[in-house]
Amino acid sequence: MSNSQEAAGSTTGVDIQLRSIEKRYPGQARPAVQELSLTIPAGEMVMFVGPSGCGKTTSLKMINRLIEPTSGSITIGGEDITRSNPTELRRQIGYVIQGGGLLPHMTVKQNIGIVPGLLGWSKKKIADRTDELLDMVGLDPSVYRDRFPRELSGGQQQRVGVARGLAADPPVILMDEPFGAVDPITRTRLQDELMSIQSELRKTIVIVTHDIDEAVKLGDRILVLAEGAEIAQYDTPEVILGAPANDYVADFVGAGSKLKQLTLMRVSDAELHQPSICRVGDKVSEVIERVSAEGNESVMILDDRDRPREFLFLRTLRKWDTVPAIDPENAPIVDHRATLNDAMDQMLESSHAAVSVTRRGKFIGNVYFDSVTALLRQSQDNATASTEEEGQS
Ligand SMILES: Nc1ncnc2c1ncn2[C@@H]1O[C@H](COP(=O)(O)OP(=O)(O)OP(=O)(O)O)[C@@H](O)[C@H]1O
Repeated sequence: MSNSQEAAGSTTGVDIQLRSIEKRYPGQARPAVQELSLTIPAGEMVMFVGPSGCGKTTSLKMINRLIEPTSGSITIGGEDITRSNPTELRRQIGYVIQGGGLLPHMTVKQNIGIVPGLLGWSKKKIADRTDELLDMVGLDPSVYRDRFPRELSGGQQQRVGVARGLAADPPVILMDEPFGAVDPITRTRLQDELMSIQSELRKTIVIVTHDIDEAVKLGDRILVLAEGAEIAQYDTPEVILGAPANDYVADFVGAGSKLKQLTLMRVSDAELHQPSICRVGDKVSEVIERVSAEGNESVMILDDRDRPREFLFLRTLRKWDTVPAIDPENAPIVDHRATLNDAMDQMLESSHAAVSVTRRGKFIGNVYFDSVTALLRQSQDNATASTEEEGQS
């Protein structure tokens, strides 16, 4: 039995301790992460959830020092990682990101073999390990090992990303929105595979997710964060759902059940925002001047038939001289008759806080994440009010 094949179910992970971790980004008034202290027990899968910008990713990346903490200490398996060499540290920690993050010019086998190669494993050992991992994530090695990432679907790329994270058999694996970029069916499958892999390997796995359902499904524990990575609650899914520590947590986890209401409401019920617009082929310098004068930082690119292409930050647009005809394939776009659930799905899948709304293909405005949540709150308030009325009558 190789060292990567411990007896099924025995813990191969080690615990992670964060003590008074703080991260201040230059130029920010408040720290992104303030005084975060946390123990992640060996062999557990811990989910970081919380609203956008609350510091989930920053907290995660401090564990492998992709981001250096401003102060505080982190130990992994009892060792203070702030004293270790960051490059070596990262070889001992698996890291999986949204979309898989595969290197496009390398085959599947080469991608999976990167860290083992750096660790000096023999070619034979790397090849055996690659095949073992491809099997584990549900890809036939003989079919997929020599393919390039572009020859794989999004879900397959994500699977290879997970295999790569596991490659050198690290005790700790960090995942940042690992299944955020795949369709719901593939996501469910990947979650199921991860659960079955974990039941065998018992690594220490930390996952950042936007999806409370995913957190409840996968997590041994869920860390609910508020702004500044303040711990709102840290407990098992059962306790978080059954006994939320405060209104903040109740609101946050309740959003899952409230999502059902979203399938009853239409995009046309939400507030439509009119952003600044520009056309494919416009001169970028003129667009930036005009849009800045309008007080906006982003601009909607339309084609000559008023169809949306992409909603871009001006700072991104600066890369070009004339407004490019960006392929809208991955842009979040919905018809005005779509449900708010579709709109939310699109936003979450594309990691955009807005979705472009069209009528017969033409752009009619943007709906923002905040408008959708406002609508939800309103419908919940209405529901509460009507329940109270019923109680009084
Ligand atoms: N490199 C950076 N420079 C300055 N500020 C940053 C940087 N990275 C993140 N921030 C800020 O730190 C805060 C926390 O960001 P972080 O990415 O950790 O949040 P998050 O909870 O992962 O958000 P999301 O769910 O949107 O990914 C935010 O206010 C963000 O704007």
